[in-house]
Amino acid sequence: MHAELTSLGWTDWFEDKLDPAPDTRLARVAAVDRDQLLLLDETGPFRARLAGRYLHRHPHPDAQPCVGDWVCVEGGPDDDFGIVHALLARRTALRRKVAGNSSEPQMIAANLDCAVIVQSCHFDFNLRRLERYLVMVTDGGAEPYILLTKTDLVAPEVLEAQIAEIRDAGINAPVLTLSSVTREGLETLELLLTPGRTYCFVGSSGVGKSTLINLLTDQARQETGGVSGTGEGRHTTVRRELMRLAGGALVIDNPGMREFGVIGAEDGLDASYGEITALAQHCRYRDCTHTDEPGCAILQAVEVGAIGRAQLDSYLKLREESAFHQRSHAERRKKDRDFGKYLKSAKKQLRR
Ligand SMILES: Nc1nc2c(ncn2[C@@H]2O[C@H](COP(=O)(O)OP(=O)(O)OP(=O)(O)O)[C@@H](O)[C@H]2O)c(=O)[nH]1
Ligand SMILES: [Zn+2]
Repeated sequence: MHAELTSLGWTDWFEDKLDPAPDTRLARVAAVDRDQLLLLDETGPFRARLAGRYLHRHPHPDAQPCVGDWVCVEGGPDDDFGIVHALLARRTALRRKVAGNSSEPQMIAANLDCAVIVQSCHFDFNLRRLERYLVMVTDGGAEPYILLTKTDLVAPEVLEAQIAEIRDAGINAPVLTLSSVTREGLETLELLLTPGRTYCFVGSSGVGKSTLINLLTDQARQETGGVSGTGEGRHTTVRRELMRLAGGALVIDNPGMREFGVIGAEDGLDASYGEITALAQHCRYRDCTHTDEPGCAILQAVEVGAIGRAQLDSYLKLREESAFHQRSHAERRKKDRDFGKYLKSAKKQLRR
């Protein structure tokens, strides 16, 4: 048994899959940036690359290491770069389906024990979206927890009603509540985070994931701040995404996770903002964006106080987000290119 790795999440499950036991070192992937990997073992973080041979033999995207994976690596901390030549079996995975794209789901994280599905009890709460997350998480083999955030913004009855709604829907995953402002619920959450187990936080943009992760990892980031960077400045920085909290639990925080739930959120949008979408039918223009158009029924409702400004803002934010992510990659890239061209020509004009 690789006991020295248990604090990084190694368990009997992985040990049993080692057949035959490799004669190389084992390490866990803390971040991936194209062909560069940031690995962690009992000695700390170090950089590595995928063996050319590996890429050749395993062209499938699912076979590429992702954060949370265990890998066999040659060389290591003392060498400039370790060389990864094998990927160990995954116990669990978090995958995202790419909207409007029939290709395989994309890996977000591997070997997480538990995914905490985060929804804000203020405007964001939506049972259907929650159910979709639960399916994604349990499909990948991880244990789901539900976390309702921003409890400081709603009355206790509202929160109770939401929890009742979750229970009435037959969902029996544990439900936690939290306010990052008053810190109510933080201790309960921290007690739940077991040393050596790996956690991810997933949920729509704006529900408070970053705020929470900052609260949890402040110390972890400070401890490792120096090492996660470039070391000697010759290589590009790879931001570390797998962190060990002071209490010993491991947290994966990667950008993919932030976008994880957004895809397909459009239908959930109507359910949670029914009042707004119903009013939209009375706007003067069919394609009204509800931002500054004359004859906008929603802006009028805000003006008279029938709809809160904050509610409209969060609706617009969520809508923009889902529209953005539903656009195909190609479209997005073209937009970036066009913007690049625009910048170039704008700069030229400035120089004249
Ligand atoms: N009142 C209140 N506001 C909060 C709480 N947690 C976060 N916020 C605020 O909500 C906003 C969004 O929080 P973030 O932590 O950035 O949300 P996120 O889920 O990480 O969003 P993305 O980074 O876009 O994925 C910020 O303005 C936070 O200050 C909370 O418990 N109570
Ligand atoms: Zn409008």
